[in-house]
Amino acid sequence: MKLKQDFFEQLTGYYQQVMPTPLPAPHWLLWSDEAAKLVGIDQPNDHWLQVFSGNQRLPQAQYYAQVYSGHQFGGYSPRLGDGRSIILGEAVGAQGSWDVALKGAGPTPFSRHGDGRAVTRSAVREFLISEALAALNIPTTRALAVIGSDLPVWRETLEKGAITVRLARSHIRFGHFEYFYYGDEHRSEKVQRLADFVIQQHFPQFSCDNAGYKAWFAEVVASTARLIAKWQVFGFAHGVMNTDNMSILGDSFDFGPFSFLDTYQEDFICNHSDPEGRYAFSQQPGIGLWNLQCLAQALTPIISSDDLLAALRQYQPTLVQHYLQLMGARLGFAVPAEQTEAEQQQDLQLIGEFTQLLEQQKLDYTNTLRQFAHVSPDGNSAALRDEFVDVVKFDGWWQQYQQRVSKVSELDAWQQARRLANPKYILRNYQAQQATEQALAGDLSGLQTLHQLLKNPFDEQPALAHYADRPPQWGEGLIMSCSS
Ligand SMILES: Nc1ncnc2c1ncn2[C@@H]1O[C@H](COP(=O)(O)OP(=O)(O)OP(=O)(O)O)[C@@H](O)[C@H]1O
Ligand SMILES: [Mg+2]
Repeated sequence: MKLKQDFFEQLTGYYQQVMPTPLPAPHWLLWSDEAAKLVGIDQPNDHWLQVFSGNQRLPQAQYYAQVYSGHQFGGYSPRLGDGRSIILGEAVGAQGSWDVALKGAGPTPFSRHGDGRAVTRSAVREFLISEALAALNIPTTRALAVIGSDLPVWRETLEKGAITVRLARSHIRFGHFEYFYYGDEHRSEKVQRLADFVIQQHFPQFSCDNAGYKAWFAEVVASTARLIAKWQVFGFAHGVMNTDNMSILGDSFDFGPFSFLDTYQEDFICNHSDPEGRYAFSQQPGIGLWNLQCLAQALTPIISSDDLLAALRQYQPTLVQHYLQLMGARLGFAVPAEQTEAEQQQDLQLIGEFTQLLEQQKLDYTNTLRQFAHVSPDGNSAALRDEFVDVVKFDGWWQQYQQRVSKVSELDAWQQARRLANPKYILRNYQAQQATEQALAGDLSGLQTLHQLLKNPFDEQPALAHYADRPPQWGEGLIMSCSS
C-alpha cells in the first residue's frame, strides 16, 4: 500500500495527531478482497492485522484525527471531530486514492466523553453495508476489514470492541466547512483553503476562483441529489443524516442505525433515537436539501448568495430526474433525460400509486420489485400479481402501467434488464444480527456467507435463496439503537 499525505501536509490546523490505542489479541472478522484491491493490498496477513488493530506503527503513515462540527438533529454542535476514527493517510490506488481510517481505534482529542471504540455489532454492520451499497452501485465509503477482539466495551450492555478499516475517497464532511465558518476568526481564509483542497484533489476540472467555487458547489448539490435519489430508489434509510455525516463528495457515509425497508413504509424510522422521524425514510430528500443549505451558509465567504441559491434550486429537479430514471429502469420503462413537467408528474404518479399499493398491502419492497423480472408487460403479470392480496387494485394499476411501457419486442432482454435493476438481495438487519451473534460465538461462516451474498445482489444465487425470504416477525423493520 502506497500512502501519500496530502491532507496532513497541506491542512495543518485541520486535524490533530494521535496514535491508536492497541487492541489486545486482535483477529480478522471480515475482509474485502475488492476493497483491498483498491488500495493495493493482496491479502490479510499478520502484518496488516497488527497495523490495522493499531498495535504496530506503519512507518509511512501519519496518524491523525480531523476536526469538524455539524448540525445534529437540527441543532448546531460547534465541535465534534473524529472521536474514534484515526486516519493513516491517502492510499494511492489504480482508480484514485482512498483515505485509510481505523474506526474504533481508541480515544482522540475529539472523543469528549466517549471511549473511542466501536463494538463488533456496529463494525460488522458498517462493513456489510459499505460493501453491499457498492455492489448496488450506490456511492459509498468502503470497508477493507473488520478486526475483532475480546476488549470489553460498555454500551447498553457489555460488548466486544472491534475496528472497521474504512476507505473513503475523502473524509471531508459538510461539517468541516461549518467548523471553520462558525468557529474560526480567520473563517474566510480557512474555508477557502479547505475548498481549494477539495477542488484540487477531487475536481481538477474546476479552478480555485469565483467561477470554480460556484461550479464546484453546483456539483456538490448534484452529487448529493443523485445519492439521495438512489437511497430512495433502493429503499435505503440512513438514519442519522447530520451534516457531520454528509460527505462532500456525495458518498454514503457513517453507518449507524441504517436499514433497508423490508415492508414498504414511507414514514419508516430506523433510528431509535429519532422518535419524531426527522430522518424517516420519506424525509431524506428534504433533509438532503436542508443539509446543503447549512453547507451553503458556511460557503458564503467564497460564493455569493445568488450563486449559492441558484445551485440549491437545482437540487430538487436533479433528484427527481435521477429518481425517475432509476425507478423507470426498475419498473421497465424508459425515462428520457428531458421530460416536460407534466410527463414527470405522470411518472411520479404512476410510481407513487405503486408504492402506495405496496404500503397498503404491506408488501416487501425489494421482493415485490424483483418480480418485474418475471412478468411480460404485454400480457402475463402473474408473478407480480400473485404478491398482492387486493388484486383488483393491482389490476387497475397494471392497466395504467401497460400504457406507459413501450411495446416489448425482446422479452428475454427486457426481463434480464429488470434483473439487473432490481436486486434479489439486500442487507436485512435481522440477518446481520444473527450472523454477528454467530461470529461472537466463534463461527464466522454466517458473516462470510452474508458478505458473499451481498457482493452479487442481482444474481439468483439459488443455494442462498432463503436470504431473500421476508423477515420473520421479530426481524421485520428492526429499529436500531444509535449506540455503536
Ligand atoms: N465511542 C465514541 N468515542 C468517542 N467519540 C465518539 C464515539 N462514538 C461517536 N463519537 C463521536 O461522536 C460524534 C458523532 O458520532 P457519529 O456516530 O455520527 O460518528 P461515528 O460513527 O463515530 O464516526 P464517523 O462519522 O466517522 O463514521 C463524532 O464526533 C464521533 O467521533
Ligand atoms: Mg459520524
